[in-house]
Amino acid sequence: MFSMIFKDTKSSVGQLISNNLHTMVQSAILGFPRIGPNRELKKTTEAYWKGKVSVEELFKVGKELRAANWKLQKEAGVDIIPSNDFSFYDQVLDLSLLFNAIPERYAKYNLAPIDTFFAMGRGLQKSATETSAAIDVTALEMVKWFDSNYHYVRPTFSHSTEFKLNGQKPVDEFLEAKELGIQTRPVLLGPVSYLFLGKADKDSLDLEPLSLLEKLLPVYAEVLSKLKQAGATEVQLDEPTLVLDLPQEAQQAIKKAYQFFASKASSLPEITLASYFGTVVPNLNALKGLPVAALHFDFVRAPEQFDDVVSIVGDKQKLSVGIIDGRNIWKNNFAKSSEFVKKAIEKLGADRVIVATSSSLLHTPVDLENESKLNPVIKDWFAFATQKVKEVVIVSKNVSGKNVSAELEANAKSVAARAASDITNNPAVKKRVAAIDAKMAQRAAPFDERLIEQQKSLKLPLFPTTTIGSFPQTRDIRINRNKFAKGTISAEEYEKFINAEIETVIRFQEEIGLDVLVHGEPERNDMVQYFGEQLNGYTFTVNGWVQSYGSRYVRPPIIVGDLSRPKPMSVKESVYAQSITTKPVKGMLTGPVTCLRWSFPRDDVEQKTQAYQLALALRDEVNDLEAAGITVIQVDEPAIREGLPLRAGAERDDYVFWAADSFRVATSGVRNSTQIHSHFCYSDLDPNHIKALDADVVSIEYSKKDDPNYIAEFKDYPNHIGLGLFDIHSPRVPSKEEMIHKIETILKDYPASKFWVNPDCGLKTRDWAETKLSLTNMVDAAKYFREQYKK
Ligand code: MET
Ligand SMILES: [Zn+2]
Repeated sequence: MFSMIFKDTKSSVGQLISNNLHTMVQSAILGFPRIGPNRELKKTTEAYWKGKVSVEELFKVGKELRAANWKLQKEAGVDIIPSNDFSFYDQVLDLSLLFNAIPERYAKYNLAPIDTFFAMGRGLQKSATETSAAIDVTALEMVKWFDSNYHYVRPTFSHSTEFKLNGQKPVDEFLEAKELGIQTRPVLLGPVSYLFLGKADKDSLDLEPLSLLEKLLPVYAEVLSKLKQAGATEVQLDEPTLVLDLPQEAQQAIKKAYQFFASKASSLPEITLASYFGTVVPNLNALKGLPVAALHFDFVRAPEQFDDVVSIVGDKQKLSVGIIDGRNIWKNNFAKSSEFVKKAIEKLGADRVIVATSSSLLHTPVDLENESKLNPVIKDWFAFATQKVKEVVIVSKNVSGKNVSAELEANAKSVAARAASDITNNPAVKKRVAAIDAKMAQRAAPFDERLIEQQKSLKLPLFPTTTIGSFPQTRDIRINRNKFAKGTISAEEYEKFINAEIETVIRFQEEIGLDVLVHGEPERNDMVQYFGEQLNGYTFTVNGWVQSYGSRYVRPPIIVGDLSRPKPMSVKESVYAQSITTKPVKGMLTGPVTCLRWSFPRDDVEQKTQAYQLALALRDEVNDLEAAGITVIQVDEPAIREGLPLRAGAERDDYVFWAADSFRVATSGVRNSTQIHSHFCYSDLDPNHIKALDADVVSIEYSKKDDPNYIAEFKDYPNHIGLGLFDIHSPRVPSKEEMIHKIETILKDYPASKFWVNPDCGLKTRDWAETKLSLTNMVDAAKYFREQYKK
């Protein structure tokens, strides 16, 4: 019936409808989480790795997940639905497989493509069988995806890399959707970002990845033209590197790549070039005049780039307005977003504006409806990926003049309720943060003076040995923690159990001769959640999983309001541990920046304010530990590097300051004789940033680095350091000799008097057998050096 009206263009009703249709602002999703509402992807891939399900079953589940995601978006009324946003491990690794960037060490086994893919992502170890030789290959490097907690598998190129199409995943998935009657916009990481985020392989260190652009472009064009043949009218090419400080060559490469595609325009789908996670303004020249159909920008992270980017949108280009946050869980403010989009419409016209998510929704949990335990008041403030899909549609309808008044009204109510809620606001906390002064962020005496007092009271030997905090989290520990959470064992029974665990850990450490002991953290489910659960201002999901890498998902706690500590959080366990030994036991806390980074933060208060609120809560905890007789206190900050803003400039400088300052607020309330430790893993650190924390001792992940330049960088570090001597992610037991060798190399560049002996990180993922052997060897290595230095 409707089609009849449309065809009758002469009728005035038909004209009106078709005009309206014409001016309808489109809605677009840049990517949807692929893990499934109940972690279906994880369950199947892990079962496949264990040989428990067939490859057919694995593919079937993949197909079902894709179909469900497409249908969900279609039913919500989304105009531009992504495909090829699915991956069994990582979308960047997908491209390496697709373009045949497969290092020989994987290719040589001639595995099925999916197994080569997994081998590159996670390594593969298989003993020989009658029909096949043994396989032993480590994974490609895994790196943080910009400033998110997602990790991608780093493309790794060598002189022998030969790009060619290996399969046609984007085409297959496009056709799969088409068969369901759903037209999609395939998404691929763009060629410049793909190369720029990659690196040269060990055997080709002189290779500059971007120099491969010319070889890579025809292969990209080939897959794009296949997409067009399959019926795709548009594709989304992501170039998030546009938000970094891009060197000239990379800016040139952007121009070159998209001009190349333009030269083949008739055989390719229209291109939307997408940037996200920041402003592109410093790279605006690379974008100006670029022959693509549409440009997408992230206006959630960088609304201030609006005027600049609109000024370079070409006469026929569309602007995709990323306004629904792909990185956080807060309900959108429809009135505000609509206003923002309307500014774009005024400049460009409704037919050239698209309402979109700021980035892929990969970084948000799948569906809020799965959260049965959330306080309904708070739940009303959130939107997960499924809800965000609807938000995009509502905002696009609203700016197109469709009637969505009911939705707008409900939204305005919810936004106002959150702003006024006393769950959100705690005047006492605000007052205390406002009263922080420089003195609170400074220890009473400089390090040299503190050291003398600490040596007097702690009496540690040269090369003091310690661990990073956690000991193996056995099945028994998890079972008992769950029982306690469910109420099937009493608080007394649980405490008895935890104390027994602590005692085991203490006795073991005494036995092998460690110097500064830990209690082992058996009571902690997670180093952030454990503290979050004891603070006011946090809330938690039961199913809010987000992919971190491969089949590893995290469930970040959510900061909903001003943060405060109603009572001590860790004192009981530390005091018990200290009461059963004469050696010092370290108190163990998670630092303000790590608590913030590994949570979903508030979007209504600056991140630094949240960090200072956490710092004050931790300061009270640190002081309580000291008052209870704990003389060494470690405040972990493993996430401090990932929070570093992507670009040099004022925002980064500000972060560097408040990240360190909030740590010092947390740790400076103690006596000179109390020794403050901190710990960092996962990343390359700038020694100056670490120095600013003024911790007495820091431990840093190091074992896999083995880079003399890195040690040299820390040479002038004034306080004490332990560089991690063994990899805690691997079940491998390092020998005493191996660690002696490592220490010897370090001591060439580093003063022995400042050196601590410890592993890379906590031991919670290891088992006891490995832990015993590794730590015994480590302590023996320290003893060896003590003997050497006596002479
Ligand atoms: C990711 S850093 C972990 C530090 C923590 N204290 C542990 O040992 O597990
Ligand atoms: Zn660590």
